[in-house]
Amino acid sequence: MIRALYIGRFQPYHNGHQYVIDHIAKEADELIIGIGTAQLSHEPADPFTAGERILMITRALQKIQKPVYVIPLEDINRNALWVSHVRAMTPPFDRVYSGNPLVIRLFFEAGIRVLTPAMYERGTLSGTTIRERMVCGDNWEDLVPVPVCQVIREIDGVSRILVLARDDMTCPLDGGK
Ligand SMILES: Nc1ncnc2c1ncn2[C@@H]1O[C@H](COP(=O)(O)OP(=O)(O)OP(=O)(O)O)[C@@H](O)[C@H]1O
Ligand SMILES: NC(=O)c1ccc[n+]([C@@H]2O[C@H](COP(=O)(O)O)[C@@H](O)[C@H]2O)c1
Repeated sequence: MIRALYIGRFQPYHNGHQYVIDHIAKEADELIIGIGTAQLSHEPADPFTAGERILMITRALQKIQKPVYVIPLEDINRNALWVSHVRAMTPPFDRVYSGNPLVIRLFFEAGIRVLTPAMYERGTLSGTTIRERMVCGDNWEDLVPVPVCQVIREIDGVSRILVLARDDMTCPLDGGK
């Protein structure tokens, strides 16, 4: 029995993540999805709450016929303790999937097997690109699973991102103009 952990910020969950999870689902019997940086929301690079990301992922993974546990993980300010923190918050797991060099290093040093799936259409499939497209009014809907698009509509997520981007560009020295 293999229980696999996949960690990401999922801001938002997109088709690249879906591609990786479809791959993991072929190799593992149970999946744990760790929602990283769970404490942040309403920031330009982290616009969605942990709860909203849980909704996106849970709905997008409804067709997966295996147990899936979606767990929010807050950051802690000590990398050396982070793996223990993750372990305390998740069901036991046998392996980790990640493309993040720090995550790979920390789990490797803890003696946990880490696999790095190939990037899929990374030119367009990144959270950063999708958030930028939302700000610019370009098509982003095709880059995320349909249920994710529905969640972002339900929570009026694009309006939130537009306001956050506008506030981010506002210079405090010019009186907010
Ligand atoms: N297009 C993709 N194909 C395969 N794996 C991906 C892709 N995009 C991200 N990943 C992987 O998914 C995991 C979670 O990534 P993350 O949630 O940071 O997405 P991201 O698209 O890189 O987001 P951002 O641009 O906001 O940093 C990481 O291990 C990352 O390497
Ligand atoms: N010290 C810590 O809290 C710590 C260390 C390594 C990774 N993380 C988190 O793990 C997640 C990794 O996800 P990404 O691969 O999407 O960057 C991020 O949310 C990151 O903040 C946290």
